[in-house]
Amino acid sequence: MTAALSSSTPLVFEHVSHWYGDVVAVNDISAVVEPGITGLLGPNGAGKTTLLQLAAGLMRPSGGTVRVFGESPVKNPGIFRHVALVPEREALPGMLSARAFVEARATLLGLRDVHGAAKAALEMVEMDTVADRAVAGFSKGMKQRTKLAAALVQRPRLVLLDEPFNGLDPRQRLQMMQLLEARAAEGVAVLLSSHILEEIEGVASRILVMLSGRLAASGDHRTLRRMMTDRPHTVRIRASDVRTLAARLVAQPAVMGIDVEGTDAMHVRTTDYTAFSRLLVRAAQGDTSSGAANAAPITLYDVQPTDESLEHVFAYLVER
Ligand SMILES: Nc1ncnc2c1ncn2[C@@H]1O[C@H](COP(=O)(O)OP(=O)(O)OP(=O)(O)O)[C@@H](O)[C@H]1O
Repeated sequence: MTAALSSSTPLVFEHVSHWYGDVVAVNDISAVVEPGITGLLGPNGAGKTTLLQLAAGLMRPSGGTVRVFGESPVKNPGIFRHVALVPEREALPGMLSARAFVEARATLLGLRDVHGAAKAALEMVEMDTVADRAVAGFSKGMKQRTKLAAALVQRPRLVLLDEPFNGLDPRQRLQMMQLLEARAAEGVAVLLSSHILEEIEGVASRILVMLSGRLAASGDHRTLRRMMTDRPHTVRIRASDVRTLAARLVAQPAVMGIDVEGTDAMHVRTTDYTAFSRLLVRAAQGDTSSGAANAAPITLYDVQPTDESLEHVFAYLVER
């Protein structure tokens, strides 16, 4: 029988710090992880692995508190059974089959129906048809899914994954994303780390950005972007008369630079995207206060920011 949990919130960090000797790996992090998929984004050495290990209860934080369903996860079997960590580097014993590996974990966890639980977990990760083959012959994606099956065998409500997409090809990546989305749709909280931004952008509804042990930013992709409206943006514009449009825009304070590309496109760098958007419309309409020498209207075909990926948001945060 499962004892009632103290809280329905999967994971809360309150002023959590952790250091190894002189190295501060995690520095005063406060964050809440809700059901669904949360991305933990940061470059190598940012402290992601340490934070995941703290969430899994593998060690006690040097400062602050970690709460998993309202309780400390350290040496807490009542919580331990609800949390699974899939480490980045975990050697799978090559001679074992995927089924034997997942069953071994089910046995270690003391599950009553070891075979049934392993079968269900292998089905969840779509490894049931190859489950009796030796792990040694598996692709990286199959190994990752076997590790995930071992983590899911206890039906955890919080799954922590350290760089689960590392080394996967695009097809395997997509498959892994779909598996995690399916678990999230069942109400499981998934916290996954990555240093590759597109992976997180595609799958996580919320992102925690870690830099040098600190939480640099959090929110969804759009919120993160909005927080940084003052950073330089590049916008590609296609219009009926780009040369005239460029002439109308070039002297404006919000415009840092213009590169005309062929006859119908140009790239504009701006420090203030909101002001620029208003200015662009006025300039296209021929409003002379926007610097237009002639007032002929120009048709805008397409206005696309070229640097809206998380890669740029992240680069901005790192360089700040
Ligand atoms: N066991 C340890 N002993 C000493 N220092 C450590 C230990 N584990 C991590 N560190 C240091 O703590 C900092 C954070 O490391 P951590 O592994 O948590 O970061 P990460 O974001 O997961 O990076 P990576 O993706 O490279 O593992 C780094 O400076 C690292 O060198």
